[in-house]
Amino acid sequence: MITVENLTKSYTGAAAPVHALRDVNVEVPAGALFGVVGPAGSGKSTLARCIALQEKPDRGVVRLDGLSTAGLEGRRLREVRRQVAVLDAQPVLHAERTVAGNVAVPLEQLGVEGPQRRSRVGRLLDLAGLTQRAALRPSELTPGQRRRVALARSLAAAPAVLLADDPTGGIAAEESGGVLTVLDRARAELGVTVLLTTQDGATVRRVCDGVGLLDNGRLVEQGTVLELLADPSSRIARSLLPAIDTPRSQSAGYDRSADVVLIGFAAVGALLPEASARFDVELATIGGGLTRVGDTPVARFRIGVNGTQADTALAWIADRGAHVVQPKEGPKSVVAA
Ligand SMILES: Nc1ncnc2c1ncn2[C@@H]1O[C@H](COP(=O)(O)OP(=O)(O)OP(=O)(O)O)[C@@H](O)[C@H]1O
Repeated sequence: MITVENLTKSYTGAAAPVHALRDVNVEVPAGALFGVVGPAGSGKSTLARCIALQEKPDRGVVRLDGLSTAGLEGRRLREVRRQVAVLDAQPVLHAERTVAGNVAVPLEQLGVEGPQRRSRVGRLLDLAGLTQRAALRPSELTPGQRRRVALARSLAAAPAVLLADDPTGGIAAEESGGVLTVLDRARAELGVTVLLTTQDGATVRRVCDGVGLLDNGRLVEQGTVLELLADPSSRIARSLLPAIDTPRSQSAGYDRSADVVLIGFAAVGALLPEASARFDVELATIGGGLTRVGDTPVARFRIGVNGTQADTALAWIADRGAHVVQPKEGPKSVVAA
């Protein structure tokens, strides 16, 4: 478990101090995968470096499995640091070594020898989907495969915590999924607690249980991804849900229009048709779309509703846990629910 309490960190800037982190509190349960999102310069990497014990905060404390890392020095600091692996934003591999040789480096440094080392490297190559590429050199791999080698290497010394700084940065979309699968397997199969930083909504949707938004050094939102998606005021939700690009004018032909967020198989699959049948209303999707958060389908649609019971139908949909927001302006708009 990672616990960050009141973390504050400033750097000396050219004109004035740069407040990289301001009183940040985060808790990542053991075995969870937590994403830190936020614009460039919001403090994501600084937070990761403080948790990795590469930087000392000005104030506040980082606890790893309850242990305060505050006053750690010397050998004890090195021991605790070993439990925290870091995947750099631009990891560098040994060009002259094979894939397996790269993954073995931390084990060699720890003095793990012979069959034990081979078995551990084999397990990690399997986890990273690289078994077939064990004998290749980094130059023979795609960028996504190289990132997976770096990830396998960062897991070699059996860390309790992995900090992955922008793990899909610079990787083409079609290869990102493979990198995220390795992170997900590290959590699920090795029990590693993962904190990643990213600006990519797809990364959060695909693998994160929890997410926090940093803005100018402050953690302005945090929660489970599904909780935040259900909160209409959440900035994180706005960035993760499918966009509604449909112009308002397309709602003009309907008695009512509303933006609805539906979470889960039952809601996405059945709620709108059921409302249509139950209240004898015509219900059309005029914008938005469907996505997935982990295994859960999540939709945001703009819907148009025609019929005398349009308001009742929208209220019924809201009563069943969907978030229904009617546009403030536009034709005949009335707030439902
Ligand atoms: N070593 C440093 N010296 C001075 N200022 C720094 C240092 N490291 C970070 N900063 C500043 O602290 C703030 C937070 O930077 P940080 O790299 O943590 O943000 P970030 O969210 O990771 O950004 P990005 O997404 O661009 O990597 C920025 O204003 C940055 O310029």
